[in-house]
Amino acid sequence: MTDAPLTALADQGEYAEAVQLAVSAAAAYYGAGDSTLDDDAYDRLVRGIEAYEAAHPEHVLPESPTGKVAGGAVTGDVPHTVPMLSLDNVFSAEGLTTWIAGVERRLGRPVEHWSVEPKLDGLAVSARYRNGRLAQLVTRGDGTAGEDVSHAIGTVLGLPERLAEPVTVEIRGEVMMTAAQFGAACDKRRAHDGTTFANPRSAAAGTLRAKDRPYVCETTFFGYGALPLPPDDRGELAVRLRELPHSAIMELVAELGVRTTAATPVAGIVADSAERILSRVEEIAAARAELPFGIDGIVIKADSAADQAEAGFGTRAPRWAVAYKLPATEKITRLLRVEWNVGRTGVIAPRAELEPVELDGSVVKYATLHNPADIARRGLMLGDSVTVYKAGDVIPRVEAPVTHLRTGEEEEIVFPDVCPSCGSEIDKSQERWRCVRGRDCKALASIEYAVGRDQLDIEGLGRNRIVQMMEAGFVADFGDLFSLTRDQLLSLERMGETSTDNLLAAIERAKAQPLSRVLCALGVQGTGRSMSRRIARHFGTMEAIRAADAEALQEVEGIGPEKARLIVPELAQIAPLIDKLVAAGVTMTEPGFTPPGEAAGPSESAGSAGTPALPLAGMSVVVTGAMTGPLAEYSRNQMNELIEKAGGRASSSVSASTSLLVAGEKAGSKKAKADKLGVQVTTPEEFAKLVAALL
Ligand SMILES: NC(=O)c1ccc[n+]([C@@H]2O[C@H](COP(=O)([O-])OP(=O)(O)OC[C@H]3O[C@@H](n4cnc5c(N)ncnc54)[C@H](O)[C@@H]3O)[C@@H](O)[C@H]2O)c1
Ligand SMILES: [Zn+2]
Repeated sequence: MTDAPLTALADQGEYAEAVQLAVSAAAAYYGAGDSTLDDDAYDRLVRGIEAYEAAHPEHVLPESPTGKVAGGAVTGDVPHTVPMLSLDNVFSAEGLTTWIAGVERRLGRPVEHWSVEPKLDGLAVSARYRNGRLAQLVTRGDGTAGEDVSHAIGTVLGLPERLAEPVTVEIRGEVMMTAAQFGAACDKRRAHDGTTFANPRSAAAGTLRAKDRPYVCETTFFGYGALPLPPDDRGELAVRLRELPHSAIMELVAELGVRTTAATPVAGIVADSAERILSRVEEIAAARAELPFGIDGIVIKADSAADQAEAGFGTRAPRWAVAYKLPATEKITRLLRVEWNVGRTGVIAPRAELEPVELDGSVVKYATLHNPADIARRGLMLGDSVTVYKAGDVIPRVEAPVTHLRTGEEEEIVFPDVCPSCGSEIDKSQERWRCVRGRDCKALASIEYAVGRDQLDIEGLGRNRIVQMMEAGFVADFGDLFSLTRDQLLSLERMGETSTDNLLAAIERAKAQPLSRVLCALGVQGTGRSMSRRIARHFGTMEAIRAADAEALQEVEGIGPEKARLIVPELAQIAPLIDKLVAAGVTMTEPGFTPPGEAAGPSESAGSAGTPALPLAGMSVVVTGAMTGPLAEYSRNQMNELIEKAGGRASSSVSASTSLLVAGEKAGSKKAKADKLGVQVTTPEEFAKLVAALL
């Protein structure tokens, strides 16, 4: 990404509005930590403002955030000894090498050493120590003067009240919250007023400035600089601080007892080439997701004091340092729904369905919510704007609701009161809820699915019966159904002779179901009814399906590499179940299938040249409305099976490529659409004639 995305501003009015929005967002961001924008949205807005100003210099408003520390939105009354500036940004390796070349051009010589350290995602603070005692804490403010937040002394981990030596010095660094501190802060705030913080950064910002909170939250400080503090700015330490390279100053800071990132996996290093800088950038980026605190980039600084002094400062940022920005890992989006999934061991895990949002290179639609207690703790509601976190390969997670964006329309999240998979009770004694059936839950749900009408269609086998059989130890999976004995069934409560014989007969009949339904009954991910039919028709036998690798599977229409890679191992995993079915004599072939080799000519697919006589060959058919006549009893799935048996492709929506619409009674919008598109429409009776040979 060379051109960073920006919010396009059409005219002076939009420009003025954008400036106003950016200034108030920045004031909220650096103030109480309750901005309505996520960083990405803010950065796009400011880039839009910059672009507009470049094209219309005559319209530039004095309050514009561009070129100012903190967007010019904050002020302070404690002057800084040396300005506390922002950092310029680069976004790519090319950006970095260009920037390095610029610095070296300015200096007229190569920079020998660079220090490379994480860019901590908190807020900058200056800690003034006098004679070794922490005397004053000051925020960055507008860069020239900040706000006194000394009231926070004693709550900031890593910033000792006494240094190891009685020196007078100013330490600069970042105040932030670790994941654990953030969790604790949210708990406290919820207990106090029922709301939470949107993310660790805003929690740290709000906490640092809060004066009269009835609860105290802990934060963490990481130092990234030290400078002489007047009036003591001529002593031995002051001289050293002016002469030492940055890396040595960082060692000194740590020796004084202040926390630095040295003890973390992303410790600062000294690099002597662009290659080494870039490899460290990669290392830090890779470690990011696992860190217990947030970073939003990597800071690269000329290490030597002489290089820094010669490069100097711009108005907004030093010229000897730059931030290599990493993609945003957090965005604000909406929580649409919560779904409850039951895992292999019976754990019932909530998952958030989100308004899709692009995050760290992928579109996020779902995020983990951990467990019900966690949802309650975070005070999440349906319809909430939420902060969502994702970095690298981690599973995206919902961090917190953005409570100041609530509209009043949000709704409570309803927790399930029975297991959503099998309908059994839920064991709620632990934070992680579990189906009381544990591992058997999945088994119960999968047997229930397998015997369903569109799969093996075993009548008279409801959930309670299956539970009975499982509890008696007769069945563990649906393959066991085929070895049930009459005596076993009769031993079950409420099971008479007639129902026993009926059930045994239904089970016997199920053995004759075609491969497509047997495959579907297996419940392999991504193989629903129509996909199972397609796979069965393509391969013809279970043997061929089991022998297929991911590549062969992709020959089936609708199976891409991703799906193929899911199906292959899952089929392998349930091999014992399939073997059991084979041994029981369950049908493992698809009727009407002609192996490609035996068709007329070396045809690739069984459906086309192999079976030219089928009445719907090559047609895409949609069914709508209620069936009548000979097809009156056909379910939608059976209609689709019929279409495919007749060589057609069953589809659920009408488009220009639809060949035929079978419109039954009360056909509605699909019929209208077919008429509009000029798609051929037929009645169920006419259609029955067309496929009469197959009924
Ligand atoms: N969401 C919003 O409404 C909103 C509003 C304003 C700003 N922002 C965000 O803030 C960012 C710009 O703000 P900024 O100017 O405060 O910060 P910056 O990202 O431009 O970087 C400068 C800051 O980096 C920090 N830093 C962290 N690690 C450091 C290290 N090792 N060495 C030196 N400095 C280090 C310091 O606090 C320093 O002040 C943007 O990315 C923007 O997205 C968001
Ligand atoms: Zn269950």
